Amino acid sequence: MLMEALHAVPYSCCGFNPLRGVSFSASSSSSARPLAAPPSPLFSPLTNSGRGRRRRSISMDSARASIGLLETLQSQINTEGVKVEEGKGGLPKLVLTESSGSQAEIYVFGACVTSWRLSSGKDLLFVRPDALFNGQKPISGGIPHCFPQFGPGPIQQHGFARNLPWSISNCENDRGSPSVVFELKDNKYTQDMWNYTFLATYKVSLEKNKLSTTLVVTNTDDKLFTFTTALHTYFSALAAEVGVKGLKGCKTLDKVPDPVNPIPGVEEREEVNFPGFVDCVYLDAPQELLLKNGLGDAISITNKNWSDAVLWNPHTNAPGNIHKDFVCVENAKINPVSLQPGEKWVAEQVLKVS
Ligand SMILES: O=P(O)(O)OC[C@H]1O[C@@H](O)[C@H](O)[C@@H](O)[C@@H]1O
Repeated sequence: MLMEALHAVPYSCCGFNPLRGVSFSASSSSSARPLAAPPSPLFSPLTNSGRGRRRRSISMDSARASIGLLETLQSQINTEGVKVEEGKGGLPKLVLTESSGSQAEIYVFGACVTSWRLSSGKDLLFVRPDALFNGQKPISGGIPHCFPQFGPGPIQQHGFARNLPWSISNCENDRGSPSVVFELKDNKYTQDMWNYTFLATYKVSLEKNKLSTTLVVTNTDDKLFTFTTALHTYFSALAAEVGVKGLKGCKTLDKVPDPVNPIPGVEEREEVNFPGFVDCVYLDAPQELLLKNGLGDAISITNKNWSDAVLWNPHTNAPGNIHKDFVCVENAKINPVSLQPGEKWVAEQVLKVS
């Protein structure tokens, strides 16, 4: 019954075709639906929540969702501290609330965390005011994925993972701390660009003063593939007052003069700041960075297996004065990861305030 209800959601009225990045109106004829993004079933095979409850993976073929679908998703998820809501542009988002009252919001489109609010109500992440929520362009803000290419490179800038709806494969609540697992698999759209089969899972967990993410990429193909990736985290900040500690001594690739031919160097500053346009890769960065956001917060950014970091602020290359209100501090994997068939790559990021 439930499955029928979900399948009844008309694909063509969702206005989204992740394959082509074009809108479809309700009147689009079915022959005009090269859609396809991979009509993956709305429910994929059962997965186990790890607490003895069996759940099904919930796939959002469409970027937008009707109220009915949101209600159905909510009843399927049925986990304390995980709420399904209609986000901007009608895109579905999950709102995680942990027991001390802090919250995180994650759009299914791009599995993009767009908000991490402490129990005080202060949001430590930033979404650009000019960000589009139309299910066609990546969401510019929060924590977008760059996968399978950081870029620049042969496929679209920062890859396709931020530009597709992910599925929801599990939700849990561990003693007041909610988490959700998203997954993304190859489809015709991704294969046309990057001809491999893969599975990416992305777990987002919220605890008091702490937001953790774990990305797992599995090679499900029968041939080796390589990829580069990053979590392009936008932090709310007073950019002129920001300091990032921990990068002294790292090899740098300064992309400001020319992103395709970055200039190699070594970071000599104890605390890196953002005096103007900044676009710099730090190779073999340490497992912990400290971001002082200029707004009174010291955010520890720790990681396992994200070997590199990127600092970015567009300065006056962005419209208006928005560059003053954020900085990007990104965990990244700039030198390609190689995976043989069946192999996995796992990387964790933890953002924490004291
Ligand atoms: O505008 P986008 O596609 O989100 O990318 C923004 C920037 O992201 C940074 O990570 C890159 O180093 C920059 O070169 C790039 O311009």
